[in-house]
Amino acid sequence: MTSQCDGWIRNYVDGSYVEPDESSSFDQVDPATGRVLARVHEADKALVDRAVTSARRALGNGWADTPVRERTALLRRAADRIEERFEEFVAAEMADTGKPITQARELDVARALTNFRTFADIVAAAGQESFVTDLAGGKQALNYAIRKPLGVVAVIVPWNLPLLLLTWKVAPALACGNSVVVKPSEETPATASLLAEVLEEVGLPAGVYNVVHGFGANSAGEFLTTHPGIDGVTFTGSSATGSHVMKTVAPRVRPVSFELGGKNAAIVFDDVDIDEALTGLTKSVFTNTGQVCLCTERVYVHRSIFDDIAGGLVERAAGLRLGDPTLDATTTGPLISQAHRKKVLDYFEIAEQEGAKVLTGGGIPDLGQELSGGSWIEPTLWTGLTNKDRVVREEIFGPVAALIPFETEAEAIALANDTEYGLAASVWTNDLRRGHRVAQKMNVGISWVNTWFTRELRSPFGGMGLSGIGREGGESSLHFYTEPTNVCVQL
Ligand SMILES: NC(=O)c1ccc[n+]([C@@H]2O[C@H](COP(=O)([O-])OP(=O)(O)OC[C@H]3O[C@@H](n4cnc5c(N)ncnc54)[C@H](O)[C@@H]3O)[C@@H](O)[C@H]2O)c1
Ligand SMILES: O=C/C=C/C=C(\O)C(=O)O
Repeated sequence: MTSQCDGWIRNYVDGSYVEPDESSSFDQVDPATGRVLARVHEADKALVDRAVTSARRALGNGWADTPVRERTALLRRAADRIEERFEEFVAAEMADTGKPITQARELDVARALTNFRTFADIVAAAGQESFVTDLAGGKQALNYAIRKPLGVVAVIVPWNLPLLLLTWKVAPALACGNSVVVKPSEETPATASLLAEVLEEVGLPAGVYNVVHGFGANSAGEFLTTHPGIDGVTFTGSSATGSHVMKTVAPRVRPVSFELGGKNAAIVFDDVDIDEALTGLTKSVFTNTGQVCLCTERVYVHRSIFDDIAGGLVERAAGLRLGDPTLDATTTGPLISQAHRKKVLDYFEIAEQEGAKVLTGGGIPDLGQELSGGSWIEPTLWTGLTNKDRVVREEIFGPVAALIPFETEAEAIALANDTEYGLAASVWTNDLRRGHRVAQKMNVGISWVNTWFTRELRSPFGGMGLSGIGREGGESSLHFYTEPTNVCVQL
């Protein structure tokens, strides 16, 4: 049995794919064409319970005590096997998201390999904290912390970078000796189930990795977060959902790691290399059709170069190639769904009501009959807006940004920080003293200077304010996916 056969995408529980139930299922839809590709078996409460129970049993059957070198070797084998099956993962990711083949290859699947290999290295090299404590009377005590797995971890991930974000969490969770129950987004079920094949092939014991498909409220997502058998939740998604999940686990005081929404700013100073800034800004606004939590939706530009940047971004937007995702020349895919496109189009209307001037885009492109059923949208740029406007305050999560001028550095910093979110920012300037100074003043989890989405996986990653709780990446992941016990010995 495989993750996807006879038209079904299956749940994976206790080391086996579950026979689907026609009465509890939903469609996998290709966002590029609107066509139904497969049926997805929706896990009910009983199946989620089976998944959590098998995850707990797997811990007790030895996985939690597996030597670090064996766990990290398994992660490396998983990366090697994903590499061998690379194009299968690319195809699965594209079927789920409609994203261009170049992005699926170079970002999504490539990062899955890097995630597994990086956390194998980090966990293999991790030491333990220890101290010799001086006591009265010349005595001493030895304090050392041993780190045990957190336990059964609920992993809930969104639809924008499905495999990247799934492996960003599963790799450290498994490396630290946990077992996981994964609930992928209902929009993007394929790669989480396909990953189960690989993990089984490389010898992961049954029950350590489980996948339950479904939705949030009154479905697999909520059945999982409310299950008394989970020891922690790592969640990536919208801030509203994160807030709800936090309430759900609060009665049992379970630890949460939240990577949530953003309304990220770029600040472009008057001394930039215009072409370099345009290349970086185009990437930060339109990558993955703007469906990256780190994407820029607010571009603050020094007034003296405002027209150059605005005009240059309009030209770059016109250069984006929307269309058949299987073509190497395609740069930009559809939004994830018709429902999400309606949400973005509703913001386009709100922007016009708020006085936006549309520099480019603002509608639905005509890409021909073959793609007419897809959830396509035009890359869009606005001016004429201020920080008071809804479309400058609320996350839209599409290929759109508001361009707003500023005069002084202090004004730019105040504008960029005027948000309830706090995920990412980018600062564009050739004055590196100013770059460091301004980047440090951004109230965000990650602040880039003259670049965007450059990632060091050993650094702490996450957001503040509405953008999240906690950090993952490097040692931050070890701290979330383990529970330390400090042992104090009188010497
Ligand atoms: N900070 C980050 O690293 C990051 C990364 C990607 C996406 N995001 C954010 O995610 C959002 C887009 O993704 P989305 O639409 O899938 O988000 P979402 O919050 O609607 O869903 C995220 C996941 O949570 C599940 N879910 C929904 N309601 C739930 C509930 N009540 N209980 C348990 N699970 C529930 C969904 O099924 C999905 O798997 C955007 O806001 C984006 O900014 C953040
Ligand atoms: O859409 C949000 C992207 C998140 C990216 C990461 O978590 C990462 O690069 O590790």
